[in-house]
Amino acid sequence: MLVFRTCSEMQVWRASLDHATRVAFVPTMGYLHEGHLSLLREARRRGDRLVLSIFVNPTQFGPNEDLARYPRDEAGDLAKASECGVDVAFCPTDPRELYPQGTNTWVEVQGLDRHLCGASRPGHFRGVCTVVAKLWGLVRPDVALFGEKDFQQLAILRRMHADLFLGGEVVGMPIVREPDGLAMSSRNANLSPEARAQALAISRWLAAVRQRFEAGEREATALLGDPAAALAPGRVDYASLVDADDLQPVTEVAKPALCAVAAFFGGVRLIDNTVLRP
Ligand SMILES: Nc1ncnc2c1ncn2[C@@H]1O[C@H](COP(=O)(O)OP(=O)(O)OP(=O)(O)O)[C@@H](O)[C@H]1O
Ligand SMILES: CC(C)(CO)[C@@H](O)C(=O)[O-]
Ligand code: BAL
Repeated sequence: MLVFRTCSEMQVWRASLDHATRVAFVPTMGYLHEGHLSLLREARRRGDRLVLSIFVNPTQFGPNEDLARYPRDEAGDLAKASECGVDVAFCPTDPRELYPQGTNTWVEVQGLDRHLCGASRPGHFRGVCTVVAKLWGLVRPDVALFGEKDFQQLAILRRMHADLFLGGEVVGMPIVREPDGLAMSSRNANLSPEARAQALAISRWLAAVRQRFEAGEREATALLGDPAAALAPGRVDYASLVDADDLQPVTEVAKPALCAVAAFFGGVRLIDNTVLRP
């Protein structure tokens, strides 16, 4: 497995491949878990060469967010990547590789970012789109894989990919969960044992919403119930029902809808979701 630190190493390698070689790409912020590995395994199946990027992208973090305490373990990540058959791990250690001094080019997808994480993390998706557009230009993948845990991110990146004619294909992958239901996330590592136990309220609440839906309920307020009570002592950031395509709030589920939640447990912000399909 090759490990590249610079954009030019990445570009030179990419340019050395012939036209028929299919490149599959999994962008991440590292601290790899089974969710990431499920993307890597599927990517391995879909490409002749597999590229993983590990970059904790500073531009997608707000000033009061957890950039400084985002978990990192590059040695562990590289061992897991190698086991999954990664050919190239692109790990720029210096953020100036992707954001050279004087850079002031930004990519923004408007509309889809109005609610959910877009509303509570201003500028977050501008940072995500910008870094993914840069990575796309460097890696020029035939296929790139993203998880549905970050459902809004996936929807926004699909739109960016189409609108900018980036080429290749975007593939969404199902949420991987711990055996007790907690969605896997690098940030789970920052949970105390007490907060880890309390955070199970998220998947329990989503299961309860789904149960009400399966029993025939279609009205949004009845489906959502009382999220603040259901997630206590976690603090709800948002708990919403939106159209699964345009991500705008719905009052009734008449077509596929996304039930999405973000909540803080012991100061750690976790997200999760489920899609309700009538
Ligand atoms: N549980 C999961 N199941 C499936 N895909 C996942 C899961 N967790 C993360 N991913 C996907 O892995 C990719 C990289 O995500 P990232 O490195 O931010 O990991 P993360 O665990 O989501 O971290 P965070 O703590 O920031 O939420 C994204 O496409 C993300 O949607
Ligand atoms: C897509 C991504 C790698 C961009 O930094 C990040 O937002 C993530 O890991 O989901
Ligand atoms: N998985 C999304 C990255 C973030 O929360 O910044």
